[in-house]
Order: sequence, then structure tokens, then C-alpha cells
Amino acid sequence: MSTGIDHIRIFDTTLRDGEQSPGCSMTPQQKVVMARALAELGVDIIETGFPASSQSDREATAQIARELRTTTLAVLSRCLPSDIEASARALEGAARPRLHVFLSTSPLHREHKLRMSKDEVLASTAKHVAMARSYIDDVEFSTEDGTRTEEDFLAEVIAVAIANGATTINVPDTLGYTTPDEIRGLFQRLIANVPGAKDVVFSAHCHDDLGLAVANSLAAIEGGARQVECTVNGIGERAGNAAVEELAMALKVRNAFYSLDTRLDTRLLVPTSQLLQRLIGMPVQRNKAIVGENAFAHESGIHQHGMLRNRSTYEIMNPSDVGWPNSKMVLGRHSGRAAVGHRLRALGYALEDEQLDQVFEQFKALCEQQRVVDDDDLETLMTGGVAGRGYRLASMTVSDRGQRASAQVELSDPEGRKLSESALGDGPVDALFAALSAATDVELALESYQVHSVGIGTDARGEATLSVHHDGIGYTGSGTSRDIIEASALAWLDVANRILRTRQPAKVAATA
Ligand SMILES: CC(=O)SCCNC(=O)CCNC(=O)[C@H](O)C(C)(C)COP(=O)(O)OP(=O)(O)OC[C@H]1O[C@@H](n2cnc3c(N)ncnc32)[C@H](O)[C@@H]1OP(=O)(O)O
Ligand SMILES: CC(C)C(=O)C(=O)O
Ligand SMILES: [Mg+2]
Repeated sequence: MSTGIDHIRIFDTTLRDGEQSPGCSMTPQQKVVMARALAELGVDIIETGFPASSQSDREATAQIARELRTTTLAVLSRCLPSDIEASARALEGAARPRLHVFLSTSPLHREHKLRMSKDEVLASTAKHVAMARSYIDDVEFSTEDGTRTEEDFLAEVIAVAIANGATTINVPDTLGYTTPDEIRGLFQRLIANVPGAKDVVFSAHCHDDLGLAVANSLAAIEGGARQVECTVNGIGERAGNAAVEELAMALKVRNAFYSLDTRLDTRLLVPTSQLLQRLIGMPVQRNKAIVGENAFAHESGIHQHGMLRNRSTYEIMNPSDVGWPNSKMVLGRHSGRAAVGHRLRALGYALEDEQLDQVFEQFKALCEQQRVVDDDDLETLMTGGVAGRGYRLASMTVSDRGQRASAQVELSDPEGRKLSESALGDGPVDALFAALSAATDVELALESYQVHSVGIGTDARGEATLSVHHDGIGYTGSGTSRDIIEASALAWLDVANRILRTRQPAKVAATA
């Protein structure tokens, strides 16, 4: 251990390394909103940007500095006097400022990027760390590409940085190249052998090129790092940085092993992740650890059965500890009787085994037609309605050549009768939905409409998902086709059929 620090410091670089990744840049206003959320989450240090690089970063840093008075604010500078001066100016109003200075140390970077000798790197480190320290007492020095640097030279550079006033030493795995065993050993040896190492905080900054950023950060902690640099949702250069939500929960869930925790209010992890997703318009994948939509969702019958007996059979965390309201039991093709029966009981239907077997068979048949079976579908099964039957698309023609787009649809209604309608609209999808509405007599006020591709190559298909509110109830429907306009029509009809099914009169009373 490098110091007597009793917790792992979270250095959040969402607003610097995170926003460096393509498509993730933020305006100063967006950075201020995000910085407030990070402070509330409880991160120790927020890196707000790279002031020498842009007016936006200078403005964001100054605004955040005016507002956040208890969180340390760091900004990045190259080993250039003009960068350090720009950073010091941007932090002028900050209550707890930190200057973060970096220089590459690896042979590749020295030779090809910086065109500097080892001696020049050592001299530049000494000069610029001392200069930073003349402005501000809290100085972090990073050895860019540290994990691909000759270890004896890395130790020499770090010793020079410490001797010239650095208070935090960050050893980045800039290319996401190292492995847990390697980085653990590296930190152990540096902290044990570099003069002055025990008086500073060692920090790890791991990238995810091999998907090891979090594992490597944890290994660095085992090796003595007491600060880890990470980002919300793991955004950052290329494959990203270590994800703060994953690191924080690994330390919390496996606290008996690490004996060190962060000071984060982990209940804010999901809201903070969702805020960033909205701000930069980049959703996380559903299966993303901690913050993905499926992180606490279960569809498999065997897992659902276990969960119903004891949640810990298939969950190692409590969803509310990270900010989800609860675990989700999704009923679909992989679900079994235990989960279907449980959901039906919650809806007021207590079934004998034989009755459940019967409904379960219908449920499985319905799952062949739709991915997810919701409460309305179960109600329909229980009331004798034919779930899954409804309006079906027979054919459609959409044209976008004139001033307004036009669409013609042919459907079969729930009784199998053919009908056809056409309509105009502001675009092909608008015209299509208007024609479907005319044919079914259902008006849908769309809340969201998303199309994405599923599968690859010649098998790729478009999946459309629609969400609407109708008579105070929320409905979601989806459709898949090789043609995204057709997928949109199928999604629209999926929602319309769900609404129409809820209008069917109940034929069977609840047996509960
Ligand atoms: C690992 C990291 O994440 S490092 C941070 C990376 N972040 C960014 O690059 C985002 C912000 N960057 C920018 O806006 C621009 O790159 C600027 C404004 C900083 C510099 O722009 P330019 O002056 O046009 O330089 P350019 O980006 O083309 O090249 C980088 C220069 O910095 C030098 N450099 C790189 N790292 C360092 C360093 N730590 N210390 C000193 N010089 C450095 C390079 O050698 C190169 O110098 P040269 O122009 O004399 O050849
Ligand atoms: C600037 C440094 C800390 C960095 O982002 C890296 O090396 O990845
Ligand atoms: Mg980085």
C-alpha cells in the first residue's frame, strides 16, 4: 500500500478521456450537468477537460469550478508551459484544483511520437512537474503508455516526477495491453522500489482494448494503487476506459476480498449512467454489467424458478443497490411454469396444476409469435381470447416520390376478412402509420420509435420498436423484417393488436 489511505479514490475522466471518444463530445452546459451528477455520485476527482485544447474545455472547467466546491477538479496538460498555464488559468476559481500533467515514456512513443531521448523525457518531466507544482500543490503526473515502458526507465521517470513535486503518480495502460498479473506485479514493484513512492498516491488508468480494463484496475489495486481512473459506462478512447459502475460494484460485492471500498453512493450508478446516455445519445448495450437493461432481468425458466425460491441463486447484487427499482422477470420462449404461474397469481389467477399446464401450452405457442409475453397477453389467455391473433399485414406499398409520401396497406382483420386502406404522410413511415390507423381504427400517439439492425450480412434484419400510451396504459410492440419499413408496420400492428386485445370482454373469471 502506498499511503495510509482507507478508501479507493475514484478519478472520473468521463468529461476528458470519455468525451475524447468519437461521438461523445459534450458542450460546456452538458459537462456541467454531468459534473453535478458525478459529484452527487461521490467521485473524489472529476477531470473536466484539457483546457489548452479548446475554448469549450476552458469554459466547462471554469463553470464547473464555480459550482462544485467540495470535489477535486483536475485538468490535463501536456509537458508544455503553454498547456500548464492554460490549465492553471482555467482552474483559477476552483476550490480544490489539481493539475494533471502527462508525458509518454514507452520506446515506441519516445521514438515515433515525441522524438525524444530518455534523457529528454526525464528532463521534461522534471521541468513541467516543477512548473505545475509552482501553480498548484496537487499535481498528478501520468506516464503515458507506461505499461509498455522498460520498467527501470519507468521507475526513473516516476522518481523524477516525485522529486519535483508530483503528489499522485498515474501509470496508464494507455493501449489496454497489460494483463492483471502483469499490472499487479508492476505496481507492487514500483511502490516498493521507487524513492518517495510511499509518500504519494499511485493510480491506475486502464483502457479496455482487450476487455480487461476493470480486471486490470482491480489487479493494480491489489498491487497497491489507491486511485483508479474510470468513466461512466466505460466510454473513452477506442474500446473505452474502465467503467466506474463495474469497478465500484466489484469492490463492494467482493469487499471481503479487497477490504477497500469507494465512497460512491452506488444507488446513483444507474441514474448517472442513464443521464450520460441521454446527454451524448449513446445507449449502453442491454447486457452491460450493472447499468444495462438486462443486468437484472431473467427470462430463462430455470433461473426464474431459482429466483422465485431465493433471489441470490441468480443475482449477486441487489438491484436497488445500484439504482434499479427491482429485478425483472421477463416472460418469453425460455420461461417455464414456475414463472408463468407466479405472474398469473400476481394477476389474481390461482391455478391448479392441470389448468396451469393448459395455459402454459398456449403461452408457449404465443411465444412462437412474439418475443415477450406481457400481463395483457396473459390476461387475454386467461379470458379465452386468442392472444397473438389480430390484424395481420398481407401487403404494403409505400412511395416517397411526390410532394407527400403515400402508403397502401392490405390487412386481414381478427376474423380473417381482407381490408385495404391508403393514406398520405410527411414521410414513408408517417404515411404507413396513417394507413394502418385508417384500416384498424386505432390511433397511436407514439412516444418512441426505434429501428436497429439485428443479425449480420445477408441475414441482417431490421427490428422496429414502438412505445405508446393509450388510455393511460403504456404499450410496447416490435416487428422484424428484412425491410425496415415493413418492420415498422409489424411493430405498429403489434401495439394495435395488444390494445385491441385489452378491449376484449373477459370470458373467464379469475379463479382466485
Ligand atoms: C492518451 C491521451 O488520452 S492523451 C490526450 C489526448 N487528447 C487529445 O488529443 C484531445 C485534445 N487535443 C487537441 O485538441 C489537439 O491535439 C491539441 C490542441 C492538444 C494539439 O493540437 P496540435 O498543436 O495541432 O498538435 P497535434 O494534435 O497535431 O499533435 C500533437 C502534438 O503534441 C505533442 N505531444 C503529445 N503528447 C505530448 C506531451 N505529453 N507533452 C508534450 N508534447 C506532447 C506531439 O508530439 C505533437 O507535437 P508536434 O505538433 O510538435 O509534432
Ligand atoms: C493522458 C493519459 C492519462 C491517458 O489518458 C492515457 O494514457 O490513456
Ligand atoms: Mg486514457
